Amino acid sequence: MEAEGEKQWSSLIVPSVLEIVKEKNFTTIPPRYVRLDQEKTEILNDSSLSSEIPVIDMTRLCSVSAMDSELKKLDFACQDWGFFQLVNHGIDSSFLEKLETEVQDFFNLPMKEKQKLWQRSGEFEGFGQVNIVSENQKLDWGDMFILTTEPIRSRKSHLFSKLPPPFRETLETYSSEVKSIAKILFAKMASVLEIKHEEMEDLFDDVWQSIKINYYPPCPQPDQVMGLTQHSDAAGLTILLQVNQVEGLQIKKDGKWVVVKPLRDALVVNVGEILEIITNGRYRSIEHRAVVNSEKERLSVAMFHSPGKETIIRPAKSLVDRQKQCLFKSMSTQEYFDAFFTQKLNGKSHLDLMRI
Ligand SMILES: COc1ccc(-c2cc(=O)c3c(O)c(OC)c(OC)c(O)c3o2)cc1
Ligand SMILES: O=C(O)CCC(=O)C(=O)O
Ligand SMILES: [Fe+2]
Repeated sequence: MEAEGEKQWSSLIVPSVLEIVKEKNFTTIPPRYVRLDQEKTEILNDSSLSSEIPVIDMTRLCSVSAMDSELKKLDFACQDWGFFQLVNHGIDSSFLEKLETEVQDFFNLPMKEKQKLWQRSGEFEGFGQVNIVSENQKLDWGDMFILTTEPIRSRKSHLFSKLPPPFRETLETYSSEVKSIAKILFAKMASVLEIKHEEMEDLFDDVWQSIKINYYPPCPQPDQVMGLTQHSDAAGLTILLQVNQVEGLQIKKDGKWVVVKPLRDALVVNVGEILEIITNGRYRSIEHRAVVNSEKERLSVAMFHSPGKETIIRPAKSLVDRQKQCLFKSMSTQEYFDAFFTQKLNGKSHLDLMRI
């Protein structure tokens, strides 16, 4: 059931990139997707850094003997990189294969079927893009499907009920497994940061979890487009699956774009802006983007975890006392997202608005 009276965000309705690519005589990229602006001038891929992106082993993180060293790695990853790859997380490999097939099938449904799940005017969940606030804004080379999965009362019933039943079931299982992983990670972070339950973990009790499935079709001139504009996630924690193991995710590390090479079955975890606020800047949300290639389509599934909409987010008092300064204002999750979803994304500019 949909919650009554919940504020809706919306995004302008845009065409499907997959449909553009499927057109018989498609050779020229429509001008609205062509980027010859700032993004092109600062590309500096550094593949040697890719192998340095931290890898955290969830089994070690939860084991008595290895926990301390893995906790230190986790703390370093969140402070220094804001990103890590999570292995041995407990989600079955065969289940992830099933998810991959079903996600592919979902985006390959006939347009007539997908239309039923398209964003409606004034809404924001369903197929489409987000943060499109003006008719002349450049568009990303990709289609998305957005859905709130938790709390259950916030699910959009008109979308959930129209999902192909096996896919709906797979999504429900996946979202519940990823939610458990997120909760464990929040607890581990709180423990290594030595902050109280009520300062972090408890904020995520009524977790708001959303899914964004990204589908990037191949592009004949990949250098002219951007799969996903550079941004940092508003959420507490994002857990991302590079579904079909195709490279494309890049993170900005010390001014350079570093490729996050897909590791089979690994989940990519990143600190979002809300976690940066709660940790008073100790953990950093990092800018990232997705590029596309000329041969292969690319798919990713991002699951965002944030406190409930009414929850007040603020820097943890224990950290503020230790650091002797409070870096961010307090606000509700709802207020934070109101600012995030109503502007064109531009790096981390919305987090900067929250600085004291
Ligand atoms: C460049 O295009 C975009 C990149 C990322 C997002 C985005 C970031 C989020 O943090 C986020 C989110 O936390 C969220 O959960 C509430 C959500 O679901 C409704 C998002 O769609 C979302 O998107 C947007 C655009
Ligand atoms: O497709 C990717 O790898 C990145 C997706 C992402 O950053 C997002 O959906 O927020
Ligand atoms: Fe992201």
